[in-house]
Amino acid sequence: MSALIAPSILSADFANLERDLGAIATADYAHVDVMDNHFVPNLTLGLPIFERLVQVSPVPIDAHLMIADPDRWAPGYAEAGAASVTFHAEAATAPVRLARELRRLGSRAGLALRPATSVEPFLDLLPEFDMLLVMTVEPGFGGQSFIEGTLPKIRRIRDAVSEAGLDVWIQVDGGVSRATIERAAEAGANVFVAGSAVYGAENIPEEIAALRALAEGHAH
Ligand SMILES: O=C(CO)[C@@H](O)[C@H](O)COP(=O)(O)O
Repeated sequence: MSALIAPSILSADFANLERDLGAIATADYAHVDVMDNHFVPNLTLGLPIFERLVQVSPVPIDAHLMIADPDRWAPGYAEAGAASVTFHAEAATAPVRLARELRRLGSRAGLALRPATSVEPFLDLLPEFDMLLVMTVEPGFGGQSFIEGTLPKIRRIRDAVSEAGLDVWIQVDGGVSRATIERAAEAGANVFVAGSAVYGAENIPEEIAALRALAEGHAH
């Protein structure tokens, strides 16, 4: 499975989002963090801005909903044209029903886990999802350092996905950089979200290529 790079626009210039989406045209996805100041202590953007981002982005959009009540709000992001919509296991009331609804609307369905959330209760549900997102920092802010203690969870998911013969992607998000991406890839991740590493780089296309090459060296 090849490595996919999804720069997080949380580290972009919010006054120049169209320009900064253009800057990551060589990436596989643009990762858009939706935060509601309830599920996480930060507030970013909602559907009206998201709909415009889908229209102007040169790459498909991967929505990460860090919001309360995703059962109510997530389908709107699929309807807006997100290629992938990921909601949090800790916030959803009926994760399987929601995942099925997202797929019905034409989006990939992702399930996100905070660093302290065990994957065990969700392993039997893997066929319902296209992606599991392992948060490698506490959700809410960019620029934090990668939590090494999440690596066993990535390995556990990779083993379960392989044993079941499924094509479920494993995404990591938080503190992903040239210094950490190989460990995440070696553990089993194949989709890499990077905010500050990409938008803080002097040459963004070069940084995307470097991250991809490092991850590909450990591709599963
Ligand atoms: O979801 C989040 C933060 O909650 C991320 O997508 C951040 O945007 C990642 O930023 P870096 O750790 O890569 O700077």
